Amino acid sequence: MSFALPKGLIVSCQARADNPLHGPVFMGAMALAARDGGAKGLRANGPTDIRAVKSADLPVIGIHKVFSDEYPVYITPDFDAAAAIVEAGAEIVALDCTMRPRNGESPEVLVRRIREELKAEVFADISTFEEGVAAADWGATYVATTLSGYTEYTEPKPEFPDLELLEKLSKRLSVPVVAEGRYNTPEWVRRGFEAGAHAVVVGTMITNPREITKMFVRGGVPE
Ligand SMILES: CC(=O)N[C@H](C=O)[C@@H](O)[C@H](O)[C@H](O)COP(=O)(O)O
Repeated sequence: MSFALPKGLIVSCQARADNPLHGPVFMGAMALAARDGGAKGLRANGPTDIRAVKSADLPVIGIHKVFSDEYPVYITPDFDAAAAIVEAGAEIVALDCTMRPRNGESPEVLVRRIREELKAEVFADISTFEEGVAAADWGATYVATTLSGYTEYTEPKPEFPDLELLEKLSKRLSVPVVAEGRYNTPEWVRRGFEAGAHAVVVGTMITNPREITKMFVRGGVPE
């Protein structure tokens, strides 16, 4: 079976509104830099940034973050959010496939509708083994560990990636499993592939200079 997302390193090019690098000009440039550095795919948020990163001519995992006061789910929470990013050029739609409450259709229905109606691949962002198994059963094209450490029922703010979850899912599932979340060094990326990852997504440590600077200040500058 062929997949839109190649094996290899995927670079997430995201900058929220409070980040000095927010906006399509900067995210488009990040995408070109990532491509020139050897990335095999990109992850980007929202139609405007997705259009901009498409200039790198790599497969794009699109997300559409929509925050609400009432519900914890914010990564592509509904069908309209998914449709907008496919329209912008994303071949792959990532969405929150956790069991958490949301306003509207269940992730099971969304996975089916995105595949059938939008003809796009589905990238399931999950936080536990059970959620990964369920997402694969619903027909997700890929299952990714993105939300481990970010749901109320997983370890809060862990320092390192969840390799154990990655390995368990890779052994159990027949769909490709993607490593994402805190793969902050080349060594962790290598360990991710050894644990069975089809691809590893790196965001902060490649495309967020503010966080990288903080890390150097915290870890290297005397008080
Ligand atoms: C939990 C959540 O909302 N994760 C987001 C998903 O798109 C991004 O903020 C992360 O940067 C991305 O997953 C890559 O991870 P890292 O930046 O750790 O390499």
